[in-house]
Amino acid sequence: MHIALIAHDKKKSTMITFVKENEHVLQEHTLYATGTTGLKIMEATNLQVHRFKSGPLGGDQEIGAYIANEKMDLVVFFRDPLTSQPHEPDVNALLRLCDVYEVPVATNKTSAAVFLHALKQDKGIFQR
Ligand SMILES: O=C(CO)COP(=O)(O)O
Repeated sequence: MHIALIAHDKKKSTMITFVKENEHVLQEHTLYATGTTGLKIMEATNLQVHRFKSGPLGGDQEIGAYIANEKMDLVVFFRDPLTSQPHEPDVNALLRLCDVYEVPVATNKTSAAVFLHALKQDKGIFQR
């Protein structure tokens, strides 16, 4: 499965905690991330992550292109709901494409935990 991991700055520590808690599940999949999120994940774990550009520099759009080309099976995107982002249109476009292509997207740690629990039961559950 191809899984995208993205976190806004104030949610990066939440992402690291989440990834560490679920490293054993995530290591069985192909991981992608926006630039800084991916770097921080690789520094904190033994996971290999394909890094796109940083979100504000086009990383969200790169992940959106993977979704549009049906190359992404699951998106974990810990958005910061309390801070406005200069690249808000890119964030909205990515989430919109998840709905267009019916890609499961978790925007907080609790929903992401539910998805990974399902993945643990069935490795291919979200594959199309
Ligand atoms: O801004 C982001 C997503 O919209 C995340 O980008 P970074 O992982 O590069 O910080």
